[in-house]
Amino acid sequence: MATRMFPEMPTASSLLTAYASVSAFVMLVRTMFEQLVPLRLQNNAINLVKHYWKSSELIIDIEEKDGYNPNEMFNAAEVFLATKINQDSKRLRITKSLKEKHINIKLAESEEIVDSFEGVKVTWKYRSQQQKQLSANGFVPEKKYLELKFDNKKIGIIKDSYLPFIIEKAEEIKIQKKAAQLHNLRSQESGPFSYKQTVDLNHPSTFETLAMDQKLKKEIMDDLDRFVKRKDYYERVGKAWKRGYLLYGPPGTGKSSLIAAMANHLKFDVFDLQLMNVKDDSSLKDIILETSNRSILVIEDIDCSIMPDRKEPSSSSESRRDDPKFTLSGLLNFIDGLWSCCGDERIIVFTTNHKERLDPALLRPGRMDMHINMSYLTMDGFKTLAANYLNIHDDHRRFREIKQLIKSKKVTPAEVAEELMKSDNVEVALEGLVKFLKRKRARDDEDSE
Ligand SMILES: Nc1ncnc2c1ncn2[C@@H]1O[C@H](COP(=O)(O)OP(=O)(O)OP(=O)(O)O)[C@@H](O)[C@H]1O
Ligand SMILES: [Mg+2]
Repeated sequence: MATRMFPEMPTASSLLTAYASVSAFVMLVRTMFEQLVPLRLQNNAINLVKHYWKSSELIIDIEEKDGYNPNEMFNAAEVFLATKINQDSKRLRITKSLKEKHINIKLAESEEIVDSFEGVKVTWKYRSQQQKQLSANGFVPEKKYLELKFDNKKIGIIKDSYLPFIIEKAEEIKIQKKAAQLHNLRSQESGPFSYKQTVDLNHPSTFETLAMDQKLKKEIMDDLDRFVKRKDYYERVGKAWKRGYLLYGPPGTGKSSLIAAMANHLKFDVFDLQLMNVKDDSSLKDIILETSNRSILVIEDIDCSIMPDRKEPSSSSESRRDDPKFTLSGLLNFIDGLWSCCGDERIIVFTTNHKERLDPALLRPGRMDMHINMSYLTMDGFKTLAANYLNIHDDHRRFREIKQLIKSKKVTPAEVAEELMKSDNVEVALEGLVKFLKRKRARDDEDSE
């Protein structure tokens, strides 16, 4: 009956026979394995099978130092992990060097951070360990390292994607934090070497605080953003990766402020080339070679510091120290030559108060990529200044009157900014500005009579 109801069910005796033959086979394989494969290989093979059978954790130690050298992977991971710190963290460390403006938040020892990348869960832990040997100066050095733990089967993703991703991210974060620097470039009087003086570019000017035509402002920002993204394009067309801007306009309209805003926006260093102080071609070359990638080379007031192309250099007997020594095309060719061999992401900016005095060579298409007119203040620009200095973000009852006064007279952003700074009280400051603008109008009318 039972066999009829479950026709496939094996009988007890057939099961026993099958078991006997399977175990005989296993015994046979095992004996063969033990006899034919040397002991060391046997262990390896067993470990290999275990390894594939059961996944286990792999721990990578990323040490702070590689011998005496800093380990870039450690630094990058620290920077990256600072962005992963969250409210679950219980203990953190804070550091700040003399030069840094920001504080750095880091993991405290043994604190864990869990991250996940392409579906792989990883755990980070900061650790340190007292070294056994004393260093030369008698200190017991500490070995610091980050511990990265993950499923050992995912080593490929970690090594080929996650760690490179962290290096890239850290680079981006470092650029964000970096203060743009200002370098003054000139020849040194007493010696053959060029001279570079460096300070942090502490100029607060940004595109947000810059009073100028909104449309033009956006055009400039878009142009800069496009420029920095086009590495591949410049490589493909075989051109040096550089861009040139000519800023022109009367004093106090924000040419230097625009340069600072560009530097702050891109986090580029500024190299201020004081051409008047450069003796000759060879010191110019030394100086230009001091400039770094991701930088803005600035030559201010070129109508005064550059010779027109057609004029021959004056003979040494009649030349004065302050005479311009370089022609524009000479200078541009020179810089092009140096940058095409060893320059990336370079911007060059010329400024002038008198565009009409410039050599036509500079104005020819292709010489400078963008000509930017920094003009007298418009109402649009005034509103930016009112927001910056007085925190006025909407309309104000005095704006109509001010609009008329600004329109009828040429007034620079610098003049208006100075008036607005005179009081924190909105009414007092605007009253002062109106008085100033009226005085200016009366004076100008007198002058023109
Ligand atoms: N467009 C502007 N937006 C905001 N502030 C401005 C602007 N223009 C001038 N200022 C204010 O006036 C000061 C002087 O301006 P800035 O040095 O940028 O003018 P400039 O055009 O470079 O003048 P110069 O031709 O004399 O070099 C700035 O520090 C800033 O406070
Ligand atoms: Mg200036």
